[in-house]
Amino acid sequence: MILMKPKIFAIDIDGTITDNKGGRVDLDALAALRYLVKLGHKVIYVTGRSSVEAYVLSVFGGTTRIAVGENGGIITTGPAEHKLIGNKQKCIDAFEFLKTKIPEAIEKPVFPRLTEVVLERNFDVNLGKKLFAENNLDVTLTDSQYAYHINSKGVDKASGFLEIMNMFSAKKEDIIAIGDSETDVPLFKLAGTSVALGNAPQDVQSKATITVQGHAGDGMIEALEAVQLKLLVE
Ligand SMILES: O=C(O)COP(=O)(O)O
Repeated sequence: MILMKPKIFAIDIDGTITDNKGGRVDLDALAALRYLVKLGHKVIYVTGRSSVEAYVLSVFGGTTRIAVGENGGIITTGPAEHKLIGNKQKCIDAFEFLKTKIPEAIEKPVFPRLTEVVLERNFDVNLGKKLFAENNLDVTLTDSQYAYHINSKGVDKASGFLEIMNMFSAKKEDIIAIGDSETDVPLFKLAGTSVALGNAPQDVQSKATITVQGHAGDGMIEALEAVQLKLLVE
């Protein structure tokens, strides 16, 4: 008999189920994710967005009501249940320093953040990374392809998602991660199967176990087609 083995899908939002420009959710991709939940899998958003946006998307979209937001800095499991992992003050201090070196660095208008600082993608991210490293600031700077994020060191999508894995006593082989940017690479490392979409930069694609051609939305559906055999147990 062929059975489905329950998996936990760790799904990035921007550039994976939405296009990075307009931010509209691809309805076919959302329907596919909802169907996975109906089959008994967990589908959890792991995103650079606020965890409230991701949680609300899970409620209205019909996926698992758990969100890892702020690039792993916060876990939301209910309207009034938030676990903070990152240290926002360190990120603010690092941003103040960055502005003295790169005056064009500005905050992106986003929903309120409790653990990080989010910036517009209007300067050389590698220069920013170098400045943080040279000055031993206790933060990281990453590019989600949608925004730059300053997170306190040790906070990334993997540290946030590990909390979820512990919650469900899940193992590496239970996890399927799908994403498109350098912020998803730590998540790829936790997952037995990882899929990078066609719009992911080359170095991100090289870190995934599977790459697909399609971009956001279409790529997400292609990713699910590519992993479907992994859902079966004889
Ligand atoms: O940077 C963001 O806010 C969105 O990021 P995501 O691609 O991780 O969903």
